[in-house]
Formats: sequence, C-alpha cells, structure tokens
Amino acid sequence: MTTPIPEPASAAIVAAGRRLDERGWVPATAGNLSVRLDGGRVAITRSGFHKARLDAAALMVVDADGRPERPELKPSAETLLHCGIYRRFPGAGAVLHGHSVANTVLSRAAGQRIILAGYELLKAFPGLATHDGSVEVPVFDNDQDIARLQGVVEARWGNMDVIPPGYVLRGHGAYVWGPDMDTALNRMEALEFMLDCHLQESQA
Ligand SMILES: CSCCC(=O)C(=O)COP(=O)(O)O
Ligand SMILES: [Zn+2]
Repeated sequence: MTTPIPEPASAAIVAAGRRLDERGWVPATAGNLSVRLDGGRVAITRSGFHKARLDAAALMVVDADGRPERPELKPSAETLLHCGIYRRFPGAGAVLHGHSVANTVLSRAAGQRIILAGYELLKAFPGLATHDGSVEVPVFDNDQDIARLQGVVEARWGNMDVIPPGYVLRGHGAYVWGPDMDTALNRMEALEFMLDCHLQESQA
C-alpha cells in the first residue's frame, strides 16, 4: 500500500535540504534527510538527488526496515542508518546527514571519537546545561556495506553510557537527529560549528 507523504513532512525535508546546501554541507548530491511518519514509516530522500533542489518527487516512503513502499523508487543508499537511528531512539523524529569540510577533515585524522569540550554551543545538545562539559562524538570507519556499518554503530552505542544525538563517518560525513526537524537542524549547526572550531584550532 502506498500513502502520500504528509505535506508538513515533505516541506520540512525540502526546506532542510536548502538550509544544508546554504551551509555548504551537501556538495554534489551528498547528504540525505528523513522524517519519521506514523506507523514506523519513514519519509526519506531518494538516492542521487541534489539536496538544494528537493521537491515532493525527490522523496519517498520506506518502512521501518528500509523497504520502499514503491519498489521502483531507490531510497537513499544510507537508508538503513536512518532506520537504525529511529529504531534505537524512539524520540527521534528527523535525521540529517551532511558532508562538511570540517567533519570530513577531522574524522580522517581522528581515532574512534572526537571530544568536544568547553564550547557554549554544547548546550544545543540534550543534557548539557553549561559549556563546562564535554561530548564524545563517535567516529566510525566508513563502509559501503551500510547494513554492516549499522551493526558497528549499534555495537558502539551498546557500550556508551551517554549517546550524543550524532556521529561521524570517517572521511564521509556526519549524522545528527532530533525530535523534530528544527531541533535536528539546530543540533547539526551546533555540531558543525564546534567541529569547525576544532579544525581551526588544530591548524593554528
Ligand atoms: C555523491 S555523495 C555519495 C553518497 C553519499 O554519501 C550520500 O550522502 C548521498 O547518497 P544518497 O544515496 O542518499 O543520495
Ligand atoms: Zn553520505
């Protein structure tokens, strides 16, 4: 059965794609965006579309396991990472993925984590009331086998006491989520701002 994507969900994805593009975080056709719908379904960008020029035709619906409602359409190649986030975090309502210079450069040099500490913008993440704290952003080796990569992500989450609403794929990009699209966008801007600071400090 296929059902249309509710207009608020498609509008949120289209607007978010433009915002990520304005920031320079979705070059070429990089990035993917999704919103959780009723019944475990997910509205997500189709593979290969430029995120600055999304419209309703560039979006589609998959089930909670990433299976397309319309099998003739190809969802984002990274759909299973979105589904993994929605499965693990019932409060997640929107997921964003972008390829910034900062997340790409820093993750290529990082180990298994990037520690962000002392930034006022840490307060954009849940559970941090002041700048006087730190967040461990997991870094995963990139993998073209997305199901296998999701397995690695889940195993790591299982070993973390505090899981921040984001992670980075080495040399590839960042994933961030939130209860709604506006919050996810704010968290992504906060993460990217702090990564950019981190990068500039490392070059000073
Ligand atoms: C040209 S970017 C390479 C694929 C990628 O990393 C990405 O984020 C976009 O893939 P999609 O299938 O979602 O278009
Ligand atoms: Zn990507």
